[in-house]
This record gives sequence, C-alpha cells and structure tokens, in this order.
Amino acid sequence: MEIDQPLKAIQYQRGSLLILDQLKLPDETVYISINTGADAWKAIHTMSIRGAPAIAVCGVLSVAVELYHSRSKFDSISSILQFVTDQLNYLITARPTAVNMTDAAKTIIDYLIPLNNKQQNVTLYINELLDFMEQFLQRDLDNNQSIGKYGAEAIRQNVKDKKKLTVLTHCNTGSLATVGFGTALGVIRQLAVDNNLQLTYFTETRPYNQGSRLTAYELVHDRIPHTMICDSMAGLLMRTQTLHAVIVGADRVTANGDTANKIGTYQLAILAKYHEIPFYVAAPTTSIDLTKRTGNEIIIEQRPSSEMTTIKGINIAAEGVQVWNPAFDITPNQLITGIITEHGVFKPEELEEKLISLQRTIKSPLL
Ligand SMILES: CSC[C@H]1O[C@H](OP(=O)(O)O)[C@H](O)[C@@H]1O
Repeated sequence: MEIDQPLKAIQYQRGSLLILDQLKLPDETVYISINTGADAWKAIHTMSIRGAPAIAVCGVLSVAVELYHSRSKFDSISSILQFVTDQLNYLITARPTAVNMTDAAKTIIDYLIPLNNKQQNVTLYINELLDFMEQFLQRDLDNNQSIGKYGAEAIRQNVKDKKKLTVLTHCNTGSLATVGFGTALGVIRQLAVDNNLQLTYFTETRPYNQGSRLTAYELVHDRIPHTMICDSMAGLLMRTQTLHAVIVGADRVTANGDTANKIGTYQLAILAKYHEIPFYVAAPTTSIDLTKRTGNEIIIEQRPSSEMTTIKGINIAAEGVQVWNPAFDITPNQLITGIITEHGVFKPEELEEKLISLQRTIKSPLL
C-alpha cells in the first residue's frame, strides 16, 4: 500500500515557522505563524499544536525563529546563552506532563556551553546554534521511521501465523502529533505499507477528541482501513472481536516503564491484560525520563472544564456542572508488553539498562 506525503503539523524554513491549527481540524485547514517563544507557548498551552514530539519541535523552532529575526540585537555570546536558556525554560511550562520539551531544552542548553568554548564570533555562533536546533526536525522524522519499522516487526512476530492484523489505538499519535509518520500511528502506517493491516480501530478520545478530529482525519487522508469507536466501546470490542494488539503513544515513560499517556489509556491496558491482547507503547527516547523512577512522580495536567462541557462552543452539559478533567493517566509497567522506540522494542523491566547503554555508545547529543 502506498501512502502519500503525510499531513504536516509543522512547516519550517529558517526564519519562518507555521503550525497547523489543530483546534480548527477537521473542518478547516489553517496554518498559523509562530514568530516567538511566546507565540509557541500560547499555541502549545491552548493545544493548537499538541502531541509530545510536535510540542518539542515547535518549541525549539520557535526559539530558532525568534533568535534568527533578533540576531542583530545580540552583541555577546553570553546574551545569546541567556536568551535561549530563558525561552526554552519558559516553553517547558506550557504543558507539564509530556517530557519532550524538557528533554529538548536540556539537549540544547547542554550544547550551548561547549559551543561557547568553540565559537566566539557572535554571528557564527548563532548560525551554528540554528543548525543544531533545526536538526530536531530531521531527528523526529528519522525516529518515526524507525519506530514504525521496529513496531510493525514486533507485532508481526507476536502473531506469526497471521498476514493481516487488526489493532486498536487511542488518541492521536500520527503526523499531527509529530513531524513525520507518527509513533503509534506510525507503526500502524508501517503495517499498512507492509500490507499486514486488516483494520485499525481507534477511539474518539474524549474530551478533546483527538481520535475523532485528528486520527480520523489522518486515516481517511491516507485511505487506511479503520473503524472509529467511542471510548466506552473498547471493552465490548475486545470481548467480541479479534484484536492482535493495542498500540498507544506516550507523553512520559519513567525508568521502570510506567507510562503517562492520554486519559483512557490505563483502562485500555487493563482491558487488554484481561483479554490477553499485547499492549504496546510507541515513543521516541525523547519521551523517556530516567530522572523519574515511577509513574507516581509524573504531574498529570488538569485541563479546563469547558473542554468537557462544550464542543466547538456548544454546551453539552448543564451550566454549572462540576467536572474532573485530567488530560492523562498512568499505565503501570506490568500492563505493558513492550516499549517501541527508535532503537528497538524493550520490555519495561529492561528499559533503563538498555537506554543507559545506548547513551554510552551513541555519542550524539541528539541521541
Ligand atoms: C506522539 S504524541 C504522544 C501523546 O500526546 C497526546 O497528548 P495531547 O494530545 O494532549 O498532546 C497523547 O497523549 C499522545 O499519545
């Protein structure tokens, strides 16, 4: 199966950053210009752009664009260092659960100091820094390709006698959550490209409806066989239909493999365990946070009640109703069959050791 160029959540060239306004999808395709870190903070916080990897790339490139257009105002390396550090640390505050923006900020700040020792010319320093920041785009594209290939192979291995597989995914983890093919949805795209996909079920993913508004948009665009279900239908689906795997994304995976992901993931993992269906998490290593030992340490973002009580400004609940709106939940590692990364598929219990070993062998700051 051929898949056309994926939808683009982010369009970038030096000095210009456009993001697809996902609050307007699927009815309108509107790109908005991001010229500063403050523009990016607002777009991330309001979820015009969302998805852990896309958030990080948008944040990094917003600083690159702002630095590029204000480069004449910097008269010293230290002033550039201060500006970039301040902007990156500010962007981290836009949304607290996903770790990718924090990881990106650390990678760049760790790079700034050695670069300072190498390059004393302000103009050349800025150009080298822009080159480095722009690599985050290609890295996510490459990560998506690797995750797709490793994930598709792992799932095929699990179901040796089947050529055509039926899977379930949750939320949106495709081209609208990353720069490329996606993470969990990238695995599904790879299965489709390899002609191993019978059907993908996906949940509408209340309350923000990433599934019905975004994943549906991607699967229809790519003509991938699919069926949308309400979140509440997952149990009956697993009880009555044959599912070969559940594949979801991640916002933050801790050292023991516990995983923060879109609200509703935990209950899918419980159902998958009960129905003996393999449950995979697909995420780049930039979503893995070894500074957190377990999922109990992860901050769960609480979103505005209006995101539950209205759809496109139309009330769907009584005025004054009290709601609880956590945007994520935590899936314990014992419910996870494997964590699909760009370096391979790891069992939760081996994740930390494998990642530390990779960090030792791969000497790139952009691991
Ligand atoms: C590859 S995207 C990872 C993750 O991000 C989504 O959350 P949100 O739409 O709130 O940014 C969802 O949890 C995805 O699984």
